Amino acid sequence: MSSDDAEGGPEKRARKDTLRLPRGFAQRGDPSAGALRAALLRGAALWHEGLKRSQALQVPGLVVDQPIAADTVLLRIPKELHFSRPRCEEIFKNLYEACEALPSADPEKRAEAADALCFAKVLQSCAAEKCTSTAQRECQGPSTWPEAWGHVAATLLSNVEDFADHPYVAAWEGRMPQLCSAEPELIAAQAQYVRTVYGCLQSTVTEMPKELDEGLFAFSWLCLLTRRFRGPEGSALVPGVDFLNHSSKPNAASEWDEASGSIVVTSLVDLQPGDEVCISYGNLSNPLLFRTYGFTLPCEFEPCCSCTFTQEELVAGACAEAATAQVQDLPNLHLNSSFVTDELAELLQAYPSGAGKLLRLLCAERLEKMDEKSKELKISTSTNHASHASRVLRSEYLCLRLHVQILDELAGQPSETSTSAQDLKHELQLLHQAGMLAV
Ligand SMILES: C[S@@+](CC[C@H](N)C(=O)[O-])C[C@H]1O[C@@H](n2cnc3c(N)ncnc32)[C@H](O)[C@@H]1O
Repeated sequence: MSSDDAEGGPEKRARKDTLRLPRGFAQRGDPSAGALRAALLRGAALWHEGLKRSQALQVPGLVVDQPIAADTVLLRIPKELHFSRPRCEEIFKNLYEACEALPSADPEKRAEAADALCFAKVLQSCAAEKCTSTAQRECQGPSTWPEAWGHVAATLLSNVEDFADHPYVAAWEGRMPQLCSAEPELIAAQAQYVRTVYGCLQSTVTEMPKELDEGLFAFSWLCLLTRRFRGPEGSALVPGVDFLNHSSKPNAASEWDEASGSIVVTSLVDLQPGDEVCISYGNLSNPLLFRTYGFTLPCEFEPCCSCTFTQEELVAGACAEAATAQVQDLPNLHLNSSFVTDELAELLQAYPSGAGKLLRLLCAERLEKMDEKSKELKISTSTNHASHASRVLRSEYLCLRLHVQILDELAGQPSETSTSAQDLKHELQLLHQAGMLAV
């Protein structure tokens, strides 16, 4: 399934109606997490009694309401309660089998579509006030699974999660900003892909419930994108753990306990009443956080910077250097201020004689365009950026500047690389010395 498969090209797509997510259609308010907690406890989970769901935060999440010491287990959720692929393949076997007919050669893409369809069915049952019945009928395992997921679905549908800031929603509603960045294009392509999958499911999968509308499917997709955790069985939604927000200075950590087959969240420091419990979703830059989760961090908390070039930009740059053949099969080029990314390593391998020059050219051209627009976009190295777009641009700007500075230094031109980029500089130096990065 490519984004053109079901839509017949970009022109036809532009005319198509915009997509809107369901808005508060469960109309239940935020159902108390107490019911979810009780269901999870019956399923042999552990949920610390001092841990409560709170709407009173800037972003809804979990807070503590009694002192909890460091190293205390806050949540332990056994794998039987996860919304994981192995579990869904048991419960919704017919849907996974039906999705095998989807027009993608990649089995992961077919299964990903089935995952989203299954979660959409759970949401749909809940929206139809039959929170648990459909899943319960089909569920072979303990009845706590459908009960727990019925509560999670009710919580999500009650406008707890409206994805108001999510860039896919902006793309679906036709309000993508024009930025001097590849992000709007990359995000629009991903958002369009979700619509394509829905179109393919409708035309290919006879088991597709007719009343499952595109907005609900898109909502399901966003829930999976923004709420799942990586575990040994692949990505899974984990009830309770998916209520935890991200911090680059987390006070709790989630990890997989192989012995018990559970995801366990443990406090890293002593927690006081009123503290929000946060985990880390990873060392992610603002462009990556925004693309996936729809939020950014204040710049002073961003752990690294990043910038992505599309494949087309890469080929256009290579064209100027008469090196199209070397780069045309490469993926989008993602750069990170802390290390040499896999994509950059691939470029260096594919085009050892000129990748350094090509990289400098790409970075310098983008920087020039950004500089031209810098007043309008308020890009600078200042940390005072409130909007997601300006934080994303700032991150890209810093990342590009670092790469140019390091390449200039390697080429013998004096430059002052920021001390925070010493690891990247060291890695590029080693590649240069090994003859893998001509500058
Ligand atoms: C796994 S959920 C976390 C719980 C969610 N806030 C809830 O109430 O159910 C991930 C979503 O929470 C929000 N989020 C998480 N960490 C955040 C942060 N540091 N700042 C702003 N929003 C955040 C984003 O909307 C993200 O897509």
